[in-house]
Amino acid sequence: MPAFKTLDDLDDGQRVLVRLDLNSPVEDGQVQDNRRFDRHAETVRELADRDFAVVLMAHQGRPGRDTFVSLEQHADILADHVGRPVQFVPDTFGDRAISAINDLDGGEVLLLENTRMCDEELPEEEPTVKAETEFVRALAPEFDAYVNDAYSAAHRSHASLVGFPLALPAYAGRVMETEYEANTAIAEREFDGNVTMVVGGTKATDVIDVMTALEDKVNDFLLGGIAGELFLRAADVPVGRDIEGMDLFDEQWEENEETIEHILDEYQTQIHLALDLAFEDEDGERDEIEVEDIAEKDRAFLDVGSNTVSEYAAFVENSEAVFVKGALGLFEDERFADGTVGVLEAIAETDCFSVVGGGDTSRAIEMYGLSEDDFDHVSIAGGAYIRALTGERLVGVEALQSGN
Ligand SMILES: Nc1ncnc2c1ncn2[C@@H]1O[C@H](COP(=O)(O)OP(=O)(O)O)[C@@H](O)[C@H]1O
Ligand SMILES: O=C(OP(=O)(O)O)[C@H](O)COP(=O)(O)O
Repeated sequence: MPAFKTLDDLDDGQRVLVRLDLNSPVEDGQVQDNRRFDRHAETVRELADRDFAVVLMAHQGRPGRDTFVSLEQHADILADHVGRPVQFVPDTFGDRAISAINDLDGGEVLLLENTRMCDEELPEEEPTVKAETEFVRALAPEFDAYVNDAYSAAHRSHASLVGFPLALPAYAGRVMETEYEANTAIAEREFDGNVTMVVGGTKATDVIDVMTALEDKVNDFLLGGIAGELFLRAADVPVGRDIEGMDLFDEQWEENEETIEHILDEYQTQIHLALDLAFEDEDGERDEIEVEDIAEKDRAFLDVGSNTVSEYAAFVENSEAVFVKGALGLFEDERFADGTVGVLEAIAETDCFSVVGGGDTSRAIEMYGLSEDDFDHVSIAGGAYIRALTGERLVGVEALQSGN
């Protein structure tokens, strides 16, 4: 029983400020549709159908990254999923935003600009500090209630997530409610047999942080993606070269070097690293190399190799439960999808309890013709879901609970 209020507790026809998580992959400046849009569309549609004036906040990317773009395209994609127009204003809380909010009638939907374009959104600070920002103080008086639907961002202590619940009556949206219930129930489950966790993706810092907390619950960690290469680097393999436009390795290595070395040392029998890796050859084709043959850090690796996929599939077949967090390679490029898809296929074919998490990773299921029905839970949350598995409380959820 979640100790937060939901949309069932809210009287129809009010003015609501709603936080979604529409953080999406961006390819060549184009925002890519993904499961977050159609999941959040349910909450937005319900509120509009109930005659609320619905103002949406969301973030996209991180400042300095290629994915840090305006939410203008998000408004159009969301409108297709909601089946209603979604207006957009390129302002977070200034005069243009306030004026657009005032013009909004019941049943209409407006998306504000990327919350991370507001300086006060990002630094992680206490909710009481965030509640005092100009951002919160300017927007809150325009509304009767605040709804947080962004479970997948609930591990971040940012103004739009933890400040508003102190300034307005706060409610959980439908995605927040279902993800919270599913992930909390999963975290409480116990398994008799082997529990395996597939760890990949780009946000190595998020996963490395929780690996130590999960070492009692997880028998085998199968590594790939950027996290996998950082572990290989710690094992003295010269890997971890960035492809253009991405700065994934050096900063995360500096941040996590000690923890990675500690994990490798302490839990070495539980940690499984790639045996081979894939790269793009001179002709633009996929090629593979055994990890033991890598002599220099002279190329970017974009997937785990076929021997690794076979080894990881064997672990999956012997597991009672498999948890996936992050892709094993750059699966959006078909040439480098073998690792991610191979492991997902092995999970789908095996009768184990399975959870796949992450906005990006869950997208691979759809892209490569797999069925969500073959997994017990597909979460649109990545970092939040693995933290929930450790039993850690999520600051965005706590803010909703304490606001009531
Ligand atoms: N070796 C790699 N090089 C570049 N990108 C990678 C690599 N391996 C995985 N990725 C990328 O990781 C992304 C998923 O990362 P992340 O955001 O951590 O996971 P999620 O969104 O599933 O939580 C995918 O979009 C994939 O392209
Ligand atoms: O996409 C998100 O996290 P995820 O990739 O762990 O699922 C959330 O929107 C949080 O984004 P952030 O990790 O840039 O704070």
